[in-house]
Amino acid sequence: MPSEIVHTIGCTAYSVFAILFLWMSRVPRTNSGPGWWAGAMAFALAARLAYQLLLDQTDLAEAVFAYAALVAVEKTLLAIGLVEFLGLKLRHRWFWGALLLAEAWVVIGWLSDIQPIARSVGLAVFNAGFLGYVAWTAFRHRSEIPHHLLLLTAAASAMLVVHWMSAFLIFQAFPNWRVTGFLLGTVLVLVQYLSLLAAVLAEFQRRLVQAEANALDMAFQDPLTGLNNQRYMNTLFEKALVLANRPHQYSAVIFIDLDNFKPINDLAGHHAGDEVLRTVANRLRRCTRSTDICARIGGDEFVVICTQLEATEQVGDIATKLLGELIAPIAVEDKRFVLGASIGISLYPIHGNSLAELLEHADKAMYQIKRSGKNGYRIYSDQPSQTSAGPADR
Ligand SMILES: Nc1nc2c(ncn2[C@@H]2O[C@H](COP(=O)(O)OP(=O)(O)OP(=O)(O)O)[C@@H](O)[C@H]2O)c(=O)[nH]1
Repeated sequence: MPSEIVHTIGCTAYSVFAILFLWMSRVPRTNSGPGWWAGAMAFALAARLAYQLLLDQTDLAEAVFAYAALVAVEKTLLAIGLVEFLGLKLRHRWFWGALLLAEAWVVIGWLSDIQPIARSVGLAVFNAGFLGYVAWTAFRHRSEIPHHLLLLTAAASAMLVVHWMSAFLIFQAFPNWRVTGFLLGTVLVLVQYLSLLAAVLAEFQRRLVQAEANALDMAFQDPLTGLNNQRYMNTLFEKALVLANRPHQYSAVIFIDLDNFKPINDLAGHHAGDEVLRTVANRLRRCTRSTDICARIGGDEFVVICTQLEATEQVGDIATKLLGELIAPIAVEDKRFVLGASIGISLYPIHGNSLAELLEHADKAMYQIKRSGKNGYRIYSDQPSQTSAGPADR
């Protein structure tokens, strides 16, 4: 393949990559890795162009000098970009120091009449060193980015190390290999940057999914207790309620309102009240199944939904267990608080088919307990004589 075609392909690809990296570096709250790589691509492009232009106008030595000086900067920016992208704690001054040495070597090689092979070896060692660092770092952090993208970066970088360390020897023996060498180098550089481009996109995607999950959590979670909230129940649970049960099974909607919670706030402060609410939430979680739903729907109001009950009588045992948990003293700092709970229960599908209906009935049953002296449970019934009640009525 003629060298013009190789260079045209290289220059076009590097321009596109530089623009893409630049665009990525402008995405809000992205890290500065892509910005460095945009710079690296710009220098790789400049190196190509300078080489091509000088080769046409002057001699090979000048073209090689310009190419070497610019490519050394590209490798430095590539390595710094990786450090920034992975958030590694490594000072940039080491990279700039190494670049300074390489540039000094290139200039000395240009001004003095040292052997071209010695010039090439110096530059190859520098470039191979930086590429080796990139390969090793990408390999070490390969699990941080999905789809093995950093493994691809590591592989391409390692092959570029071999390429740089062997190219000058091959050029000595076979001068015509220069175009093939350039083509090979270009392909490897493109694979290297393509994998980094894909890594940046994968990172964007990961952050997007994470942000979406956080937003969902925030929308459906009570921030104080970490339980689900009313919106969660309204949005998601109605369908789940129907799906959860097999024929002849029941679900129970258990509405819990704490008794005498307000005095805790009044006497010990809001933060003590908050701590009590958190403890109540933990106890509810502890004594329900992982498939049950626990939600805080108001100040001191909670709802527990138990699915797949085999018999309606089971719900009495559950309510008794919940009451036992809730009346146990709660210690906050050096104080102990004893609460009660008024619990109203409705059963799906006996007392309703929609969550709204079931909640309304459970709420009614809860108020009956409140009115009859608090601290107990009642299963809803539209016929007062058939209500079943727990401890408060004893
Ligand atoms: N600490 C704290 N208090 C809250 C929060 N949300 C609501 N409250 C308070 O909780 C109290 C609930 O009121 P009530 O249900 O009447 O209190 P109660 O003493 O349990 O009354 P009964 O149910 O009749 O026993 C109110 O004083 C609210 O200000 C919260 O997030 N943290």
